[in-house]
Amino acid sequence: MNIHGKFICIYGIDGSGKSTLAQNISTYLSNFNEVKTFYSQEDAIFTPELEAVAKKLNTSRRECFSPILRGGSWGLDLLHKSMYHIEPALGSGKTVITDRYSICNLVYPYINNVDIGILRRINNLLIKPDLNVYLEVPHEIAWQRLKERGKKLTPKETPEKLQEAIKLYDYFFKIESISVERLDATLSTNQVTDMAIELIKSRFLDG
Ligand SMILES: Nc1ncnc2c1ncn2[C@@H]1O[C@H](COP(=O)(O)OP(=O)(O)O)[C@@H](O)[C@H]1O
Ligand SMILES: Cc1cn([C@H]2C[C@H](O)[C@@H](COP(=O)(O)OP(=O)(O)O)O2)c(=O)[nH]c1=O
Repeated sequence: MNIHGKFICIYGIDGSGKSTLAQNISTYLSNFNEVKTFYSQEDAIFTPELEAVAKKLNTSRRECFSPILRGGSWGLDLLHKSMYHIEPALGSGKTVITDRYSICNLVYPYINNVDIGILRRINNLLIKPDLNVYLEVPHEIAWQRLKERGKKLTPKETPEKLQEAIKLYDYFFKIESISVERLDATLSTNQVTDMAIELIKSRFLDG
């Protein structure tokens, strides 16, 4: 399946299976294409700098910096990634997959009561995806998976915040007029991967 130069974004709440799906479709598409997969905060420069300052002060980024500054640093990191990593990769014919993209940088700051005006402007500067995939999963299932995953939980990884994030993804896809393909992410990883591959085929190869 040759889909050179196409840009696919995967969205969903924490525990929905974004990074798992990104990895699986990347493995599949690598049989036919040169694929570059960007995971959230990979190649980031601004947020790690806040992290470094917080560390010097013997505290954490969340305690040290306000939500507006943390949200802004995520926005700038995404713009940096889009300009200096994603665009060149697409330009050289690679297929690009990202775990999270523009809408995430509205959903999470919004949860923290941040004014998202500047973040929406930053999002307008990002290169547009060819396909947006949203992994639909009830918050109870995502929460169960996060507990079983065994990684340290972040403040937004609670049943209440997951539930809020589901509503906000719907809201922001709508108000930003982003068309998104929804997959039932309660199914097994293999089934979700197969559905995503079928979606990619139907979007880029048929007709
Ligand atoms: N379809 C699925 N069914 C069951 N478990 C899954 C599925 N997809 C992912 N998982 C598991 O759930 C956890 C969260 O998945 P992950 O890909 O890290 O989610 P996200 O990147 O959206 O936070 C991981 O332990 C992963 O192995
Ligand atoms: C996860 C995420 C957070 N943020 C912002 C929202 C908050 O202001 C700040 C920290 O959010 P937080 O929920 O603490 O996420 P994490 O611990 O994973 O960094 O980062 C985004 O802008 N986009 C994202 O995809």
